[in-house]
Amino acid sequence: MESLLNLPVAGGGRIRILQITDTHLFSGKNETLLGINTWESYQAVLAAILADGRQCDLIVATGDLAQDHSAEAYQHFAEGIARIAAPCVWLPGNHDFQPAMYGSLQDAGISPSKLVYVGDSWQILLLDSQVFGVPHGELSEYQLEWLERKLAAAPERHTLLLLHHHPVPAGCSWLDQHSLRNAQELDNVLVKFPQVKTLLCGHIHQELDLDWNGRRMLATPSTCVQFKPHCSNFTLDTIEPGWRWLELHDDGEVTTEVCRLQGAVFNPDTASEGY
Ligand SMILES: Nc1ncnc2c1ncn2[C@@H]1O[C@@H]2COP(=O)(O)O[C@H]2[C@H]1O
Repeated sequence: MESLLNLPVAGGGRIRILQITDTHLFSGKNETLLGINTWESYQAVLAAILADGRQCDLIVATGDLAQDHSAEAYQHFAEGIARIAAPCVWLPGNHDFQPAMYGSLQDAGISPSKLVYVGDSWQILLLDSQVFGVPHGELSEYQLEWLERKLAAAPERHTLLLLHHHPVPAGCSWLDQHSLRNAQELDNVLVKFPQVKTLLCGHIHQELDLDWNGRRMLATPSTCVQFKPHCSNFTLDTIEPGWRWLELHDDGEVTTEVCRLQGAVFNPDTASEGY
């Protein structure tokens, strides 16, 4: 049976969601990606979120949680996210190893649900755009059919759609070759369902808020390494790691804000030419 997460809405009629993405954790907590210790930057992000003290109803983790396919990396992710008292749902990115991801997160009590009903007026759908072994994304026929079924089954619900890969060019040609390759097929489904007005991605390690055929496509900084916007070749940014808050309102409106760590604590190796 498919697992459905039912999230009640408390007084006030709005739901506050925290997006954490692209943690790129390793089995060893001392390991680094492009000069940044990804466990430490993840911990710093979580500490800043806790210090901020905002209400959090749901955490969404939008892929590339591990860099090295290890079960330990996912256990580290779970250990960190347990610091925040809210349920968490996740989807895979191109770097993830789903057998270890599914098993370790499930063992840690993190729901594998890809369908979240939020009160009576919203749903959140989480897609798998991973093509194992390559950086670009694609939605399988199964994913597209599943999406269409879920949208048809709840036409009255505003829908927030989550996937790792960006369906619209981000403006960095080196990254746009790794985008969602069959975005047109996704568009062919979504055009029938006007209740999908917002898509939320990871993957591109930068903040974006773009129009995609009348929908809003949001992307969010990684908790570790940042990519510099509008570059044709691989370029790291020295801007700090970040996360995103979203508020889903009863009338279908989404308000959102990206936050970042303060102070230049995590300095990437800007001379590096890729990974
Ligand atoms: N120099 C590079 N040129 C093009 N792609 C790269 C380069 N370095 C890394 N990548 C890939 O681009 C991807 C973008 O984000 P990911 O973390 O998914 O993983 C990255 C790599 O698979």
